[in-house]
Amino acid sequence: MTKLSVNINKFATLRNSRGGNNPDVVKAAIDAQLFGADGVTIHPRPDERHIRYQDARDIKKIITTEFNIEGNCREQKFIDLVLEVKPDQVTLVPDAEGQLTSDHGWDTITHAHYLRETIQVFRNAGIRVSIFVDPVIEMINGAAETGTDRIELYTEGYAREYLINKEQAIAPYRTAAIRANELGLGINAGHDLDLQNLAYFAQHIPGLLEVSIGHALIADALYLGYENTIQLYKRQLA
Ligand SMILES: CC(=O)[C@@H](O)[C@H](O)COP(=O)(O)O
Ligand SMILES: NCC(=O)COP(=O)(O)O
Repeated sequence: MTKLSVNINKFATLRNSRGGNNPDVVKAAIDAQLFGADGVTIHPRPDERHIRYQDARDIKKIITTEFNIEGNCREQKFIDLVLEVKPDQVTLVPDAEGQLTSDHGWDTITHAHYLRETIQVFRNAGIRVSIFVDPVIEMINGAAETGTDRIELYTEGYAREYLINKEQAIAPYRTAAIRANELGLGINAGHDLDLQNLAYFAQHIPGLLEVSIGHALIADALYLGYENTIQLYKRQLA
């Protein structure tokens, strides 16, 4: 079954808006696990506007499920943090500086050499590597050349198109997933997945190992409660 990794960035956004430690991001990670999540994702950004680097260290101490740290590996601070914390998985995202949120995958052809070298650094440390990619065949083929363990399909386009035409929305993702399976790449996915579009995505993507979901899940939790919401998302993957 596809694993649900809860992205807790938005707990940190709320905490940082007032200083102090409410809500407690470490407790958010503990509770996500308690409520049935298969893992916890964080995406520290260089300005630490939500997750702080220290949060990664603190979460590592309590994590009993899978810990996934996403971020921009062009930042040496990010590389150092991941090598220090040693999560189960690092997801490399080609964020530009000051970006509001992630909005594109790697060009795995242009950056093939850089990716190969960087991925090896993490793999040598025993950390599984996933790279964020658009559902484009050339990029999937390129990903296989980098030595990455997995790809994370960037699903913002799917989420947008799903509202108009779900068959059309899923088509490039399914084609990309079939190719990734042929190449022996593991498949994760994330960005803008929600209660409306998740089940259809999971049903049509062969070999989908993990989804990481934050924004919509935390927004739903405000109305439905954190435990109930995690259970509802899990059910979409059953
Ligand atoms: C890579 C990805 O799609 C997510 O990590 C997403 O970018 C969440 O980051 P923010 O919470 O900073 O928007
Ligand atoms: N990798 C995607 C992620 O962690 C969460 O993205 P979103 O659900 O906050 O859009």
